[in-house]
Amino acid sequence: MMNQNVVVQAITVAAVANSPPLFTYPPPRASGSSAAAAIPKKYLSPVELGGGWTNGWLEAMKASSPTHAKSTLLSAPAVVSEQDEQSAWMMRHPSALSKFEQITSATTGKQIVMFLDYDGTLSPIVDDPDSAFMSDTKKAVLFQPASEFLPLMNEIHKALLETTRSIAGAKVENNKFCVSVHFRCVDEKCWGVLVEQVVSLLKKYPELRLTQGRKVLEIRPTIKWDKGKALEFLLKSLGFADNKNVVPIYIGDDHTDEDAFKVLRDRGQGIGILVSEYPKDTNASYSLKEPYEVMEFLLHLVEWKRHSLKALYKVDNTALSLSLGAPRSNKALAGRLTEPNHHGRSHATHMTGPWARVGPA
Ligand SMILES: O=P(O)(O)OC[C@H]1O[C@H](O[C@H]2O[C@H](CO)[C@@H](O)[C@H](O)[C@H]2O)[C@H](O)[C@@H](O)[C@@H]1O
Repeated sequence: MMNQNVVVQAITVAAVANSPPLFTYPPPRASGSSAAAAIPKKYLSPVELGGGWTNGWLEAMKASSPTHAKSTLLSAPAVVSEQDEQSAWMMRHPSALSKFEQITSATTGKQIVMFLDYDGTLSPIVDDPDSAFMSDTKKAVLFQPASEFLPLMNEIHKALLETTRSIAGAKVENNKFCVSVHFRCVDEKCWGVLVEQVVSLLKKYPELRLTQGRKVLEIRPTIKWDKGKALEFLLKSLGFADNKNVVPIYIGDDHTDEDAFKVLRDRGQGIGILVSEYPKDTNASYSLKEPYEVMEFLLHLVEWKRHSLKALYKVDNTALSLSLGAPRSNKALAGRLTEPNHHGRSHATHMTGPWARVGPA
């Protein structure tokens, strides 16, 4: 999808009562489990393969196509073992939906900041990247770390269009700071030729590097920039870094999202949720199977926040009526809530975002 190479940041702001318990990260896992240990190699996320060996790339392309692995004929014991792997993985990365209460209890009284990947997270994966749309509700923050690379990115985009022209189904997409070569619609027999073309073209561009996503080869500048750094940048510039009352939740599906999950894990701040139907080595703590579940999770979260604020608002309204001797109009209260401070007294809190509209009907 064009313009997808952004960090989508939907911020829901809510200040809720009470001093919350300190959020511990990561959440409890099955004892003695090491994320990487039990994951079979074929499921491991492809890491950045700097060397550029065509064979290595081809293997990585195959290994990172779980549907490919799934479609092979499996004998009965193999099926059982895959199920075991799936359940073991789910123990380590439980569904964010089934552990919803665990997540909300960790965020009670804190401000939640949502960071959402786009393709495969908010929008289901489709064959044609240009058809991956989402409703207008999304708000995007586009960070442009290195505009001096733009001419080079345009050049490589043109060169790749030309080079891969002969491969049926190959699609080259210019995402400004990343040019993507899609092989989702390319016959698997041609993957080797495709990767060879890309790798040999890249030899002329030492300033660029090759990485891999979901049935896509990605060409990026060699700058030290990734989604983890983008997340840190946003947390810092929004004043949320080192704020114990802010819980960033990052949801993503691809291996590029792992940098962001790792940042949250290393900081001990926030929650990483991986969107995947298959076991994958991940730094995320929770999982969701597909974009539909992401939407469900987000809706639950909105509903939960709405309820907590509504309850708080009602308490506040009653207290005000008692102290003022007369009901205060909804209008006067709009946008304000009171919350008990650490001394048990109340103080006003300005509400911003959708929560400001919450109040009695
Ligand atoms: O790292 P991301 O920001 O998650 O971007 C990875 C790629 O996402 C998009 O491709 C993916 O979604 C497409 C539409 O559903 C799908 O056809 C493709 O197979 C997926 O890889 C985007 O189009 C690419 O440019 C990104 O590199």
